[in-house]
Amino acid sequence: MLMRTDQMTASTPAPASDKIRPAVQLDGVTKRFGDSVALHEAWLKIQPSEFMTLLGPSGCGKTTLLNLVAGFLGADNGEIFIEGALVTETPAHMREIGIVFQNYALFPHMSVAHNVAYGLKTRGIEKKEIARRVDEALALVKLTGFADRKPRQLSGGQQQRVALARALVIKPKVLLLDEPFSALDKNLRGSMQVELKQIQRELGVTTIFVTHDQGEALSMSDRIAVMSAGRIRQIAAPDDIYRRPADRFVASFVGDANLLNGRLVERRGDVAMVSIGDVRASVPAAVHC
Ligand SMILES: Nc1ncnc2c1ncn2[C@@H]1O[C@H](COP(=O)(O)OP(=O)(O)OP(=O)(O)O)[C@@H](O)[C@H]1O
Repeated sequence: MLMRTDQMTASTPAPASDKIRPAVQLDGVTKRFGDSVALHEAWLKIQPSEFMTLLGPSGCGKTTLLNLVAGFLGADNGEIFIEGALVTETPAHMREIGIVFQNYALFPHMSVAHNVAYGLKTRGIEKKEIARRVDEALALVKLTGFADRKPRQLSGGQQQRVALARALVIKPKVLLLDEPFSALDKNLRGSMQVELKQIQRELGVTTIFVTHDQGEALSMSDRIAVMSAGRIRQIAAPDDIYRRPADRFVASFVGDANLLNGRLVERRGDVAMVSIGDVRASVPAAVHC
């Protein structure tokens, strides 16, 4: 039995119905490295415009899942769909995905404008259109006026904005972010979280965000997939993850849990939790199923 002492009955509406075609869908996806299973039969549906966070401790398989969606890794079992199309065998460059990495991964010898333009050039888009879209993307991340600088002439936060502009400029079907703010100091991290969330809402771009920071996950996400040891343990809205953890792992990883071991006793409609071996010690309890 798992409970939080602050449990309440408030409930978050269920996610969009199955009738809407998911922006991203994983059907039983498994990835092994040698004998070890990095991702075990992941089932996940992400709705259009949804901000989905993969949350879990180091090594739980978050980046592996992200790389499978991106096409940088191939699945051993299962299928991956993007906007309803099967992409399990589709190479990364044909999946129309924007990616932001933890270390920005900008081209150091190129200007900000050229970094942002890169994905458009490789798609053969004409020069005038490229210039227009680069300006638009830089304005979106508040970097108008920085077009001619090199990455080394920018702060960490500014470099991460360039990486975001570069990912968004191609109008991706899905935006993937792998711990994008972990190299930034705490204050900057907070403001970048707010800004990313604003941009994501404004564009309505479906987003998969990887973090091991539960505060970041709870504040930014529409839904969170909590992972541990290669398995998705719970997929739910932040409030539900926090108040109704599906198992002991989720309860201990998210929020400040008080885990109580005991028996539930029901008498005339009242439920109490009774500690094992000492029936005199009990606390009132609420059961959420
Ligand atoms: N290329 C690889 N070869 C062998 N094992 C790998 C490889 N990539 C990942 N793994 C293993 O798969 C498991 C999941 O790794 P993954 O990088 O997905 O975790 P993560 O949750 O993203 O961790 P972190 O938060 O530290 O980035 C780990 O045990 C890791 O050691």
